[in-house]
Amino acid sequence: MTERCQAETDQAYESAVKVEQEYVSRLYARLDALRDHNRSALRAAYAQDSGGYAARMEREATTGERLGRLVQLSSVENGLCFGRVDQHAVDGVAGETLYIGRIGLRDEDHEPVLIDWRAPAARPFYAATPTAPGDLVRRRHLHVRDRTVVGIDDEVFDLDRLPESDRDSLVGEAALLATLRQARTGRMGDIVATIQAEQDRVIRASLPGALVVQGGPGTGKTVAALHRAAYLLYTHRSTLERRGVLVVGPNSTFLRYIGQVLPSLGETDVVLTTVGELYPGVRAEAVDSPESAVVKGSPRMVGLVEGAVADRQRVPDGDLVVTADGTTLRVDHATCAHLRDRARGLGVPHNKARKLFVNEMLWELARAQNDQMERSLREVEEAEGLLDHEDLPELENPDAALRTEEDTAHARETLWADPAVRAAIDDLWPLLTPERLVAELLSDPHRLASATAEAAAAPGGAELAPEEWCSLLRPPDAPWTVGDVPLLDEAAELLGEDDSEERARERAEERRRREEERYAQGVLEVTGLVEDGLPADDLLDTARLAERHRDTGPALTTAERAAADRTWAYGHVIVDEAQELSKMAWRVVMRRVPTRSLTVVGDLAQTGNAAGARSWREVLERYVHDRLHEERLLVNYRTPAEIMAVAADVLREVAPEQEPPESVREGDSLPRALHVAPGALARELPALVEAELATVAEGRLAVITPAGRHAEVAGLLPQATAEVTPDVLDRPLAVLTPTQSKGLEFDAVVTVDPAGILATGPTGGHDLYVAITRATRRLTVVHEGELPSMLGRLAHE
Ligand SMILES: Nc1ncnc2c1ncn2[C@@H]1O[C@H](COP(=O)(O)OP(=O)(O)OP(=O)(O)O)[C@@H](O)[C@H]1O
Repeated sequence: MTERCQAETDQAYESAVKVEQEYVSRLYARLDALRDHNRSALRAAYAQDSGGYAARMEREATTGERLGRLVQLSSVENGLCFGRVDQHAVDGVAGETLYIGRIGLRDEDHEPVLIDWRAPAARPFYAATPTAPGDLVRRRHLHVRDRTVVGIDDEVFDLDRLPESDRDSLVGEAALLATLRQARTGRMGDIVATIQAEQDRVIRASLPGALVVQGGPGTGKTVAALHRAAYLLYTHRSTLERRGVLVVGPNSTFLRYIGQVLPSLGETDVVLTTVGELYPGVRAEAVDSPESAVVKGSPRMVGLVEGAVADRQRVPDGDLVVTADGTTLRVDHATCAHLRDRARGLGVPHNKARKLFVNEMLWELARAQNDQMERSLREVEEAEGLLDHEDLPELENPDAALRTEEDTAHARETLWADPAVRAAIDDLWPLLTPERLVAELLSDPHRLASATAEAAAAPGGAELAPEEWCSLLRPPDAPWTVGDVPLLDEAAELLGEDDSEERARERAEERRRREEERYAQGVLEVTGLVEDGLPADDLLDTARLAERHRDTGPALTTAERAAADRTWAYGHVIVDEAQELSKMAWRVVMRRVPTRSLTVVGDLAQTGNAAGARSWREVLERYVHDRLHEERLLVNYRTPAEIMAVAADVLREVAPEQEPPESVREGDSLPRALHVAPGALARELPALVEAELATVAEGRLAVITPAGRHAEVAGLLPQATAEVTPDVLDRPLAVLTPTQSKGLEFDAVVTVDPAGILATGPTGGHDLYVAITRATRRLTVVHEGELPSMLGRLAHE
């Protein structure tokens, strides 16, 4: 290009940027005006006197709505508008130009000036391709920083139809590549500006049924699933707002990693959780050994938990003998068996059936007590020669001898207050919490053996092999594992609510109050309602705001109510890293979504859980039947081609039936293998990590090591912490196991001891595949022994 041409192009580009700047400035002015309007309306509403109940309810509803809008308007500040589409002229009538943004805006005359990215009108922005441009002449990406347009990118689908004046301002660099080259921050960002056509299909798929998204590492499964949540809430707001959307991720670090995406899209009405937290009140993070995971993940556990419950509904070996208030009472063995069978025959959960059992047993004991009393009386009377023959028939019929109903009730009450009676009944049919049942089952070999026997004796029951039930045994104080959660949930179904329901409600209420205050504080900050010097008794203090929005803040209410309620039915559930869920875990998820409206995203080639999925159909078909639709994502947006080539070799070995995704870009450094002499890791690794940290500068580095060497490797690096908590994402360096690194990404990755990762168990190959596909720029594999042959493509140093 000649200098003159270049100058003309630069000038055309500058003037295009100027035009866009004017438009974007108008949009921000409109945003500011709307914020001011909502803020003033909110203040006015808060300042109003409460009035009567109806007025108060109405005001609550209005302020809830206004506040929701204000939160939304405040969360879209960055990248408010990121795109524009120009339609071609039809029959001489000029095509429309639409601006696409995070939310929809209208001007003072109610004319649309910005189209919400989720609206049908925005679809061509994502769906148009050079071969299928629809009615678009051009798609333009706007790069806006702090309200200033810093660049534009054009894709022209039909140069001939583009107005002459616009042709010179075309710019080549794709917005997507610019985004992908940015250094990682430890938090996933949204991709509204650069959603690709194959991802758009996933995001806008219809609500009913189960959508499975299978895709290799870095294909955008997570990010697309999150945008789908936002899309579904926008499109089906009335259905989903009340029931909520649940996103299930693999661990709390991952949830922290993705936690900003939905708020940045203006959506806060989504519950994010892990499988380990799906059972309210338990936060399971520990993982089972592969052997134990396989057993706990097997559907045979349903029978085992049933067996464990049945085992707690006992009949004494002989008669039941209890000493109450100095009197020995006896209920014969056959009666005990009869009472147990009657309670079981009710077909209601254990804790509910217990009520009948306790009542009937107390009645039997009261009768025994009465017999005893009558006998004593008779003995005394006989001894004193006072017995009148006319009394005999009554004594032969002890039922008749139980005087009035009131007497019986009183006798039962007194017996129930006697600790010995209570202990005897509890021993036969205890009140059980799921936590107690499962903890005692897994830590007591006798209970486990007899639950196993009960399970095997049940119709269709299968016996656990000795080595299987041995793998389940653990110390009584062991922490809950992720694999325990489905057992707890199963137990909760079989046990039913116990009498501590009330206490649980109180706890939930307290938690809810605290959450509301936290939320209110966030609202005050994000909306700018908090101003310097706001008097302490101002109407807008946190506690009052929380109080006022207790019933009207749908985001908070849904999240809080849903999280505290095991039986909550969500409107839609998204499961990420879904290949990790065992068949037992799927039972828990499915209970949360009776409508089976699901999005399941994962990669069967990355399954690290020995009890995880091998086939989507095998796992899901029994729940959703033919309402299962599968999409595939084939382009890797994370890993450069050079690293993906190494990963593809690994994939060929460990999951040859899976296709490796194709990388969208090339990297600027070759992935390499570094041999370290045995015993020299302590000396060499810190220096390598220092050098990598310097290379990634502001970016992030992960050292990924076999689980068995995590503590050792973390101990070698002064910048690392031994314990992995979600705030590891805030530091430049994280030392992780392959399981902990799942779903995350880093500018550079150092994988230590690949042979050790391969040897960790049946899914070691999948773990290695995960470990080497986390990098966006640089990969170094450190090996002390032979480099596994599947990594032969690495450059050697
Ligand atoms: N359309 C896009 N525009 C910009 N960035 C994208 C796009 N699609 C994906 N990415 C980026 O690619 C990276 C990988 O995405 P994501 O984590 O969702 O992939 P994944 O398929 O879930 O990977 P894995 O299976 O390894 O967990 C992220 O940084 C994401 O932001």
